[in-house]
Amino acid sequence: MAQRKMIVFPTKNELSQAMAEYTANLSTKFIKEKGLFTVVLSGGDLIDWLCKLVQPPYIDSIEWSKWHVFWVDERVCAWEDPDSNYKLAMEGFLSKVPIPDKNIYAIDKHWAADGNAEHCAALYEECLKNLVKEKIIPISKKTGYPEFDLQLLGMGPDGHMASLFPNHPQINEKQKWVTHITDSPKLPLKRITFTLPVINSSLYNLMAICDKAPAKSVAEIMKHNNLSLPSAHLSAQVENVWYLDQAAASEL
Ligand SMILES: O=C(O)[C@H](O)[C@@H](O)[C@H](O)[C@H](O)COP(=O)(O)O
Repeated sequence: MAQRKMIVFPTKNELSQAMAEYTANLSTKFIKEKGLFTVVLSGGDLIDWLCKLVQPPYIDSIEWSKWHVFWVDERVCAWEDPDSNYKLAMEGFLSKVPIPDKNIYAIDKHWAADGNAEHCAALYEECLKNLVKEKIIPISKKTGYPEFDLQLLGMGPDGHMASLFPNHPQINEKQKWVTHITDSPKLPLKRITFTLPVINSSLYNLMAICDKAPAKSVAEIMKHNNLSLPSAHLSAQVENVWYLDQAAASEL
């Protein structure tokens, strides 16, 4: 398991620039090595910070057709709903780059609109299992769980990552790859989420955190490794890197 690495950037703009460079370098590396790149997105402000990827030089240099895009968590609602992480990523990022539609793995449209969180989680897990069969996603030899190349994660002020919240049982799930929650402390209530073993099987995990609101939780994790905060459990097979802006690092 990779040690947590932390880099503090003077501004959000510099963080955003570094995140684009990190992502672009890994894209080049994995496409060269195996002909494709699997990227897992979260929701929240992260999508805004990905703006540099859709600008030169990355917009032209990245082999977008080789990308496969997933969500570490998703809100159980219609794709058109303002709460949808799919809609957020589509509008802010994915619609601006030529990733084939078939390589974008969103929550099931019908069941999400219907509000059935449990079924959506089961279907998303089934989708991942099919991609394992198709050799798009390997199973990690070390962990036995699906191994993504890069996950881009965010943390809430309460220390949650994906839809793994403090004092909720989803963080302990070890059988399933994708689980669900119907009483999320952050609205909307219904969500699906990768489980911790899947999150930690990723080769590279980049946690990006900006602003003052999560600063106390950042300090709890960095200074005290407070494991009651789900984000403190984040690891990775190769690199677990945390990008903070000055405000997020202000309690360190
Ligand atoms: O669906 C979600 O809410 C997100 O995927 C979530 O896990 C997010 O990454 C964090 O809550 C940080 O969100 P903010 O950037 O909005 O604080």
